[in-house]
Amino acid sequence: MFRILVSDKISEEGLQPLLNSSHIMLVNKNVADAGEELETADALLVRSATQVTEELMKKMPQLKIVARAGVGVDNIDVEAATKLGIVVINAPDGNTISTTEHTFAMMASMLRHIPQATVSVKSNEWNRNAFVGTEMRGKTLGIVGLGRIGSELAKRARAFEMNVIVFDPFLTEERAYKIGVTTASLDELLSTADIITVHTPLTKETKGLLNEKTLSKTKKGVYLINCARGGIIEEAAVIPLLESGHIRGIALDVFETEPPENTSLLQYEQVIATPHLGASTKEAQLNVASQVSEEVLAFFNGEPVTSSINLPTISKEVYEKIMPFYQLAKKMGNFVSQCMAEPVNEISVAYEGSVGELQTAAITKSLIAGFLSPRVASTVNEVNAGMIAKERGISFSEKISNETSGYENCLTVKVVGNKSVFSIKGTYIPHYGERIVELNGFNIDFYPDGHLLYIQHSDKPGAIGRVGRLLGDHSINIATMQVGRKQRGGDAIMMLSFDKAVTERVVSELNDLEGIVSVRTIDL
Ligand SMILES: NC(=O)C1=CN([C@@H]2O[C@H](COP(=O)(O)OP(=O)(O)OC[C@H]3O[C@@H](n4cnc5c(N)ncnc54)[C@H](O)[C@@H]3O)[C@@H](O)[C@H]2O)C=CC1
Ligand SMILES: O=C(O)C(=O)COP(=O)(O)O
Repeated sequence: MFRILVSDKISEEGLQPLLNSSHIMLVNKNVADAGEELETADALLVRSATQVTEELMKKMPQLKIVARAGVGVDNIDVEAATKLGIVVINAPDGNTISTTEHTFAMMASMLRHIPQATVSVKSNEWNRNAFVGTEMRGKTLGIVGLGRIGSELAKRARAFEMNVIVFDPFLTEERAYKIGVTTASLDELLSTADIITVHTPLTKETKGLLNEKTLSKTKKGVYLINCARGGIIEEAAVIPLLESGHIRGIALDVFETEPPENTSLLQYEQVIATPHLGASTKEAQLNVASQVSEEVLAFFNGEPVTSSINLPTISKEVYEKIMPFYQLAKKMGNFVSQCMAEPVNEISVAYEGSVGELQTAAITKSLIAGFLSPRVASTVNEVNAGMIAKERGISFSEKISNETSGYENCLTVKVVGNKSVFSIKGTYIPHYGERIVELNGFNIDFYPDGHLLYIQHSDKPGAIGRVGRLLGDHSINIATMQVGRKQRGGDAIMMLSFDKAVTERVVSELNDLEGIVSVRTIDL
C-alpha cells in the first residue's frame, strides 16, 4: 500500500485514477497539519501553496515522489529532492490554455478598465468619460518567454490583429518562424512594445528582469502583465513609474509574496489584480490532477514517468525497450561493486549493437545507481546516482558502437579502482533474459540474480569436486553452476547460485580449500 499526502486543493475528479487504485491510499492534509502522516507518506501532491523544502523532505523518510499539479516548481527544492533521490514531476501543459486565457482576460480588462468601471457602476456612478480605453488592434504585444503559454498567447494576439514581438534567449529561429513571431533582444522589445507580458519561469536570470533600469527603457504609456511568477517584474520599481504616468497600467496575477505582504502597489487605480487565478478553471484543475495522478500511478507500478523534472524523460514505448537493459545494468553495477572491496575512481560503459540506439544515459544512471547502492547508506537511484558519484569522485563515461562481438546487443563495463580493474560484459536476449557472458576476460554464461558465489580457482582436477562436497556437507543445495577458463590448467572461475544465502563460515571454509584462490558472496 502506498500512502499519498495531498497537501493543496486538488481536483477530486482528477484524482480518480489514484482513488480507484486498491494499492494507493490518499490522505488530504496540509503538510503543516500532517503530523505523523509525514513519516509514512510515499508521495506528496501539491500545487503552488505548499513549500516543499529540504527540511520538509527530510521529515518524510518514505517520500519517493513529489508531484506538482501545475507547471511552476519554484515552491519545490528540486536540488534537495534530487540529492535525496526523490523524483519530482509536474503537469506541464494541463493549465496552459487557462493561463493563456486569463492573461488575455487581464489584458482586455486593463485596456478597457473593466474592474475599475465595475466598481464605479456598482457605486451607482455613470462615469463614461473616466474609462476611455485602448484598442488592441495594431498595438505591439511584447512577450517575454515564448514557451507553452507565450506561444498560445501569440496565436490569440494575432487573431486580434496585434503585432507580436518576442524575447526568449532559448527560442530557435525555426520555432519562432513556425509560430509566426518576430524575435528581438530584450532592449528592442522594451523600446517597441505597447504591452509587455512575461511568461518565463522564475529563475536567477528572470528574477527582477523588469526592474528600475529595464523599465526605464519602455515606451511612455506602456502596459505590463505578469501572470507567470511574482518577482519577474520588480514590484517596488513599478511604483514611481505608475506615479509619473510612464506605466499606464499593470495587471498582476502573481506577487513577490503570496498573499501580497506589501500592498502599497495595490493602492494604485491603474493596478488590476487577481489572486493567482491563472490555472483556476475546472478544466485546468481536472487536467493537471489527472496528469499527475496517472504519472504517480505509473511510478508506483514501476513504469516510466514522462514529465519528470529531475529524471530523463522516457516515453512508454522507449521505456519498454529500455527496461531490460536498465535492470541488467543495475545488476551489473551492483555485481561489480560487491566484487571490488576498494574505492573506485572511474566507471566506463561501452554499448554495442542495438542497445546503443536507446537512451543510454538513463541506462548508465541505472548502472551507477546499482554500483553505489551497496556503498551508500542513503537512497540511491537514477535520480541522484550521477550527483552522488560526482561527490565521491567517481567519473563515468559511455561509448556507443554499432559493432557487436557476437551478441545482438552488449554492455561492457570497466571499473577502475585504487588497486584493481574489474570488467564485466552482459547481454539481454529476448525470451531468454539477462546474461553475464564475460567476467574479467573469462567467458561464462549466467543469470545475474539471487544468491551467488563467485569463486576464482585453478583449473586443476578436483577443485570443483571439493567445492561441491563441502557445500553438500553443509546441506547446501547448488541451484546452478557455470565455470569458465582462459586456458587449460590456468586460472578459472566458477559462478554458483543458491536458493538461500551462503554463510560467512562456509565462505571461509571454501576459501581454505586446495586450489581455491578467492570466494565472494554476491546478492542481487
Ligand atoms: N498564474 C498561474 O496560475 C500560472 C502561472 N504559470 C507560470 O507561467 C510561466 C510560463 O509557463 P509555461 O509557458 O508553461 O512555461 P514554459 O517552460 O513552456 O515556457 C517558459 C519559457 O520561458 C523562456 N525563458 C526562460 N528563461 C528566460 C529568460 N531569462 N528570458 C526570456 N525567456 C526565458 C523559456 O525559453 C521558455 O520558452 C511559468 O513561470 C509558470 O510557472 C503557469 C501556469 C499557471
Ligand atoms: O502551474 C503553475 O505554475 C501555477 O502557477 C498554478 O498554480 P496553482 O496550481 O493554481 O497554485
